[in-house]
Amino acid sequence: MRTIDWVDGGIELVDQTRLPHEFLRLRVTDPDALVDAVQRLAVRGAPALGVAGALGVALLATSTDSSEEVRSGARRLRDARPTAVNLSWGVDRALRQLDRGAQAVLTEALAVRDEDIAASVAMGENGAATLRELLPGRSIRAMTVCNAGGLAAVERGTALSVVQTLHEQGRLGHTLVTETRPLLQGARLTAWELRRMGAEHSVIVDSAGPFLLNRDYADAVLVGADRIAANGDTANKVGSFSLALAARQAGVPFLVVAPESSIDPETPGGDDIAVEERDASEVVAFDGIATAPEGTGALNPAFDVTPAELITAIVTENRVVRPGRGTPPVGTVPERPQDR
Ligand SMILES: CSC[C@@H](O)[C@@H](O)C(=O)COP(=O)(O)O
Repeated sequence: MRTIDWVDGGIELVDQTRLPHEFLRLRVTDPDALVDAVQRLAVRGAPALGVAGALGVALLATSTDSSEEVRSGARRLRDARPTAVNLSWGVDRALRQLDRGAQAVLTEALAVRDEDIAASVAMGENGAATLRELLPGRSIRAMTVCNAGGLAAVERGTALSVVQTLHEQGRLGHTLVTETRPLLQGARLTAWELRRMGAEHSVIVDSAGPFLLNRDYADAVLVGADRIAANGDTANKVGSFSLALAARQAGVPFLVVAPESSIDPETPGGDDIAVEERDASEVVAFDGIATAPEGTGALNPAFDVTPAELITAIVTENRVVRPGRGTPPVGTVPERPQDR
């Protein structure tokens, strides 16, 4: 299953707002409809946003001859969500080909898609190997945050690709899935993916995570990333930081699994990362039903930032960085495809 793809001159994506009740594909041929799909999380997850950004520029370039129109549409798409660096990375990578024509833009966007598929496989292997080294000789019980699976990428995903690889290797124990308030990406999407995989799992409320780590219910916490600063501080779905603190207290490894495209060498540290603030209605209501007295305000940061010193390893498709353990800093990015 591909979460997002280019089909017959348009973008097709799985509408993630409808899962787990309904598996529906959306066809997007209007660039502004793509911006809307990104903002209401019909397509979401950092790697999928990178591919959406690149394919969105291809959609623009193949639908108009005006490079000014392409550039202004690309700006709207780039700004649709602020935290996942992959979105602007994907947009910019495709846009750099504009002077060579629409076909060159599309070819680059398809390369972004194909590299994402390959990166997910490699992250799964690198993450599973890292865990086998950290936790030799036993099956591994993972705890996850949000959805970092195939639905957050083109296929397989990041942190959940590690879970899938362990499962395929017969090394996966019971997985605990934090439900991930307020939009329940864990309960709705990760549980859906684990069920399709045939992997044993239970959903837990977010606030039970730290306690269950301390009671030895999991051997590793595996999370994705929306933006990794040059010093290794990592923005991911809100709730990741509290699990990292608890994992440190419990002596449980905390792994960040993300493609190189999630690393932002231009952002020095976590304090410099823009964290998306979403609408209060997501917190004080669910599915249109109020969960707090009318007029109640809410703070709704979509992400938090985990300091590098709480991260056991950052696993990408190319390397495993161990902050504070003598590996080069994560911001020293090896050559990336767009630099070639
Ligand atoms: C492989 S995805 C990594 C992150 O993008 C994921 O954990 C996450 O925080 C997604 O947030 P979302 O708001 O659902 O786009």
